[in-house]
Amino acid sequence: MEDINQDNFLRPRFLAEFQGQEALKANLEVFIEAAKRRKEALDHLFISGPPGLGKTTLAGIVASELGVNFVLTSAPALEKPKDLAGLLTSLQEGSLFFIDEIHRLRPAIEEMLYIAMEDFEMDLIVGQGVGARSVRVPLPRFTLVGATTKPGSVSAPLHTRFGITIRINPYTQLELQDIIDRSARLLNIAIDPAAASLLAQSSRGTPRVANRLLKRVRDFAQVHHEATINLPISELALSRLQVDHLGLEDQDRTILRTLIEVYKGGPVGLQTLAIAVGESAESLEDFYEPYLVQQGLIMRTRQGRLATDLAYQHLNIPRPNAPRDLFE
Ligand SMILES: Nc1ncnc2c1ncn2[C@@H]1O[C@H](COP(=O)(O)OP(=O)(O)OP(=O)(O)O)[C@@H](O)[C@H]1O
Repeated sequence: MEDINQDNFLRPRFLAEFQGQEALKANLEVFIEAAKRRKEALDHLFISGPPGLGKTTLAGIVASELGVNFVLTSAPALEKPKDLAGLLTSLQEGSLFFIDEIHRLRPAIEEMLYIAMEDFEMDLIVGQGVGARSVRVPLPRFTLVGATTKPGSVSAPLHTRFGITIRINPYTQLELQDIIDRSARLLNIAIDPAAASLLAQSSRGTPRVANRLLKRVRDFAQVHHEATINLPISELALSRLQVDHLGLEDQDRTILRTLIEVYKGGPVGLQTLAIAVGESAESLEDFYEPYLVQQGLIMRTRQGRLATDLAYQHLNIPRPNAPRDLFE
C-alpha cells in the first residue's frame, strides 16, 4: 500500500516548488496576482490532463498562493443535490472548491452548479410535503476548480462557464529528473544523475509514477546498504519491479502480447481486448492505452486496436509478413 502521508509530504505547496510546465505556471502566476490585486475570487478554473500529472496538486497550490481555504471533493461523491448544497454552504469568500473527475457529474448536480458558478446563488428547499418551497440563497464568491482526465466528456454548457482553461501534458525527461531530485532531497536520500535519468525515462511522463519508482528504488538501496541511489541499484530495482526502459509494466506488456499473439496484431475491438486481459474497457482505455498509443506501440483505428511494428520489436516477436509482401 502506498504511504499516503508521504505522498502528501512530497506534494509541492507553492508554484515555485511545482516543477516543469513553465508556460502554464507563468500564466497562472499572472491570473493569481491579478485576482489578489483586485481582491476578487479567481475565475473558475478548468484543469485537464492524464492521471498523476498534478491536477490536485496544482489546485492546492492555487489555494495556497491565494491564501484561501481549499475544499475538495469528486463528482462521484456528489450523489444528491444535498451533497453539493452542504459543500457550497461551507464555502467562505474566495474559497477554492475543487471537484475532481468533473466529467462524472450527475445532470441534477450539474444544473445546480451552473447557478452557483454564474450567480453565486443556490436553490434550497425549505419545509416539507405540500408546504415545501424553494428559496434562492446567496453564496460567497468562490472559485470552482474542475479537474478531469476526459475533457471531451464534459458538457459544453459546463465547460464554457470556466474562465480559465489549463491542460497539463506529460512531463519531459528533464522535468521528471528535477522532480525526482527534489523528492530524493525531501526523502533524505542521495541519487546519482544517471540513476535519476533512468528513473525519469521509466516514469511514463508522470510525476506520480516517478515518485513511486523513487520510493521503491530507495527500498532496494537501503536493503543493499547503498547510501546513494546509483545506476546499478536502479537497474536491479526496475528489473525486479518488471518495469522496462519504456516504463512499461507487466500488464502493459500483457496487453501488447495478447494483441499480437491472440489477435494476430489486430485490429481488435476495445471490449474484446479488455476481456482477454482481464481489465474493464474503461481502465484499458483510460489508464493503459494512452501511454501505449503515445509511445507508438498501439494504434487506434475505426476497426479496433492494432499493434505497431514497434510493439513487435519491443517484445522481440518477429512480425509475420504483411499479405502485400507476399506479392512483392
Ligand atoms: N509539477 C510537479 N512537481 C513536483 N511534484 C509533482 C508535480 N506534479 C505532481 N507531483 C507529484 O505527483 C503526485 C501526483 O500528483 P496529483 O495527485 O496532484 O496528480 P493528479 O493529476 O491530480 O492525479 P489524479 O488525476 O489522479 O487526481 C503528487 O503527490 C506530487 O507529489
